[in-house]
Amino acid sequence: MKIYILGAGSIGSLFGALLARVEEDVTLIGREEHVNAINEEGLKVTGVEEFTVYPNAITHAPNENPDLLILATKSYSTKAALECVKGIIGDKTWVLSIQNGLGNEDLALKYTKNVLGGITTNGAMLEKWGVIRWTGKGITRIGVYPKGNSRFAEEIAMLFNAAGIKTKVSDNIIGWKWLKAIVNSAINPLGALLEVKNGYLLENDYLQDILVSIAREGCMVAQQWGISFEEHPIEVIIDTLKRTSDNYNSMLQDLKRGKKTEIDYINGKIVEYAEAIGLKAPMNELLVALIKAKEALVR
Ligand SMILES: NC(=O)C1=CN([C@@H]2O[C@H](COP(=O)(O)OP(=O)(O)OC[C@H]3O[C@@H](n4cnc5c(N)ncnc54)[C@H](OP(=O)(O)O)[C@@H]3O)[C@@H](O)[C@H]2O)C=CC1
Ligand SMILES: CC(C)(CO)C(=O)C(=O)O
Repeated sequence: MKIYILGAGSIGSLFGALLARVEEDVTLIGREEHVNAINEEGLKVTGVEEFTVYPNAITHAPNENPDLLILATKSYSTKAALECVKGIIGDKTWVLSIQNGLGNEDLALKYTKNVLGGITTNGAMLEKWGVIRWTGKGITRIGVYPKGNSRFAEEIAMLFNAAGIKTKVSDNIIGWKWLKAIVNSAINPLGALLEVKNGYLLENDYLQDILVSIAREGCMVAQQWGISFEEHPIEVIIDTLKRTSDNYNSMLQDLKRGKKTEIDYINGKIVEYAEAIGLKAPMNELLVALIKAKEALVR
């Protein structure tokens, strides 16, 4: 199977490295420094498992249609990245997003009807060019977006599992995307504004109440859009905070590096979906404004 990973940064390179152990035709599309390092010394994985692989690595997609194109850029880069590769999305190409936030799959649907949604709770960090730290093993869920079944999704799940990416197929992937977005909408901005580790959000009663109110607002919007969940968002938030108590969330890490955050695709999308049906999501709106203000301060 010909697999391209578009946006080979932290999580894309981890998936690429794991897939390259079981598939020959894996190509990472990433930035020049990372690509050069991979071509010179291979792609090294440290942390949960340690190994080195030698996948193809390039800065622009080759002119051939892949069977699977995995989107792994930050959500704010998806539109531009898809424009760069639109010429190689063939009739038989499937596009899979493993990104956080809402809206990535909807962008992909503008280029093909073959879209898989995905979420992953694996953790990865670019240690240096060519070296990825696998910070935590997790579960990946994929499925035809927004809902449904296909043999290809089953095939991809089998391949991912063989590669060591624990994966389950869902016929309600839009529900999982919303669930993850709601979890991130509560944890990420609060942790980022207070500059605390995830665990602290559970230790303080004020913060626990705020987390619940933010999540409830997201759930109310999701419900109006007919989204259903297989797990309870508030229970998932508590479980996530316990499991990742020692982590600084990704939004805080982005701010610390002076980078843009994915706030528009997490809380911002919840606000957009609310407004589209004449509702308000004031807590999410406030968090978007506060994070934008913080982005302006640190950039
Ligand atoms: N890291 C993690 O543990 C997890 C991340 N996620 C989600 O996965 C997504 C990716 O996150 P993460 O891997 O951390 O992000 P990174 O910033 O580490 O990786 C994205 C990479 O894509 C590159 N890129 C952007 N546009 C293009 C393009 N057109 N062509 C080639 N390369 C491009 C970026 O370069 P540049 O920075 O120069 O734009 C960057 O190197 C996000 O939505 C995140 O929320 C989900 C679960 C876990
Ligand atoms: C689960 C959580 C909150 C872990 O930190 C995360 O997804 C993130 O940081 O973006």
